[in-house]
Amino acid sequence: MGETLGNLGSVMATLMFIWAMFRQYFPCDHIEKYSHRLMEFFYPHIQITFDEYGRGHFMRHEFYTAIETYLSFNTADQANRLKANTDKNNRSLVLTIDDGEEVEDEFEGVKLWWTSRMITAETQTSRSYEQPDEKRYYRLTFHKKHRDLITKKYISHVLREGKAIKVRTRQRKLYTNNNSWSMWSHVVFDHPATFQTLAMEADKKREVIEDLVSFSKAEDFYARIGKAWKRGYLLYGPPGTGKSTMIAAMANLLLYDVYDLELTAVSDNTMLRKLLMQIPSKSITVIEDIDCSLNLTGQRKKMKENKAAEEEEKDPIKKQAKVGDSDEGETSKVTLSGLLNFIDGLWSASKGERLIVFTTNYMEKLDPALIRRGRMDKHIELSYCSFESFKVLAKNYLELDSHHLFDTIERLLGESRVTPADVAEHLMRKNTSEADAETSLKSLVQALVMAKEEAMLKAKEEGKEKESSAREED
Ligand SMILES: Nc1ncnc2c1ncn2[C@@H]1O[C@H](COP(=O)(O)OP(=O)(O)OP(=O)(O)O)[C@@H](O)[C@H]1O
Ligand SMILES: [Mg+2]
Repeated sequence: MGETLGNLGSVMATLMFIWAMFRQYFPCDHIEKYSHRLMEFFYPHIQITFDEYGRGHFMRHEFYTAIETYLSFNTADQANRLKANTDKNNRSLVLTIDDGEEVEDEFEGVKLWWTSRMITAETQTSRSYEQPDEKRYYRLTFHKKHRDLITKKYISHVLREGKAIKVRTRQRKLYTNNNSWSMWSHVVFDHPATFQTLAMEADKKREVIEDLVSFSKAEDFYARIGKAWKRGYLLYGPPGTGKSTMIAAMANLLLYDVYDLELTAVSDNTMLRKLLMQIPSKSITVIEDIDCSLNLTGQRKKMKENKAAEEEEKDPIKKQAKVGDSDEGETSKVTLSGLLNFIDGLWSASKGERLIVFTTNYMEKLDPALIRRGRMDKHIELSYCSFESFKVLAKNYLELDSHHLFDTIERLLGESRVTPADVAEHLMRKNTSEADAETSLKSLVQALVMAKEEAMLKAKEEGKEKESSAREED
């Protein structure tokens, strides 16, 4: 249809040319007026052309790619001739409409037509191995009475949709800065964690999901209140409670890339700024173990190795507003204020949505400047395994909704403190060895009984210690 109209257009153009010649010799205002009306009567359509490249540009127009994606997704099944291509990562086939094909689209009850065209420009060169100069474009044809609807609403709808489809179908990446020259390097992000498989109380989980989804849709809201479109989360809890797993689930929910910022590999604030400036929108910037990374001494490793040292080193950030002061941290001069200033300041000026997630095992050690409201919008505690969380894990690992051992496990979980990672380890047995669900659950029950006894012993010892120190004080 659009093609026929296009041909009719060229016929009319020829007629106009003849008319121009005619008018040169017989000028007459009346005739001109009526001829225009006649033309509009026969061809009441408007055409818009979207070129692949701008004049002298080497980059494809962003709108061309968006239209291409939109058409392949929504209208490719109408075309008889399609072009097959692989996506950027050579992972899947992408079908687009072939040159010369026409497809029809509908928007708010209005019909319009898209044609894909390719013209070969005459090149001056005589060398046969040179590729001919090809120019591609999409042409949109619609009735002129819908001009406002199409130019003001439909085209932006197509561009928006095209970009959204691209984001949905792209291969996501995990970026890290673990190299000496402090630049991002990436691998494919393919973490299977989802909120569905995350063991957590259902209400808490729902709250986090709703928060994330409403943030991702709140562009207009943030623009209206004059705030940068970013949100900070602080995940805290003991090791093995699912902080890193939750970050992966967040990235999978919102389809964002993950930028895992290793502060210990950043030499100074200038480098930090450079790295942060490279982070695009639709990304989660992650700083794990913020309590340890900000004093840049690898303190956490030490803590794990030596429990006694843990008690002595309980004030990592407060003592060191400026990290470079410490002996061990001399190689690195990233400061807490440098990080916070950047997050609040310059970074906020860049366009698009961004999440920043900090994790810590020791909430009480964090500098109040870091966790004040407005900076970290949401604090999420991931804690020891509750019975509700256990049921999620049992479903994931054993495909069980109920079992006669569940009551015992519920009671024991209430009396001991084990992490979801510990529970998962026992439930994994079913898949890693010949053990069946019953054996896995029994081994978990045993572990819970032991954890309970250990906890009781510890409590007793602590009680004794307190008593003796009280006596000493007396
Ligand atoms: N809440 C959870 N839901 C599902 N699986 C979990 C959960 N918590 C832990 N796991 C399991 O335990 C493993 C370790 O969890 P994860 O790395 O997320 O813990 P973490 O809180 O980040 O620990 P750390 O503080 O040491 O970094 C994961 O691979 C996952 O299989
Ligand atoms: Mg972790």
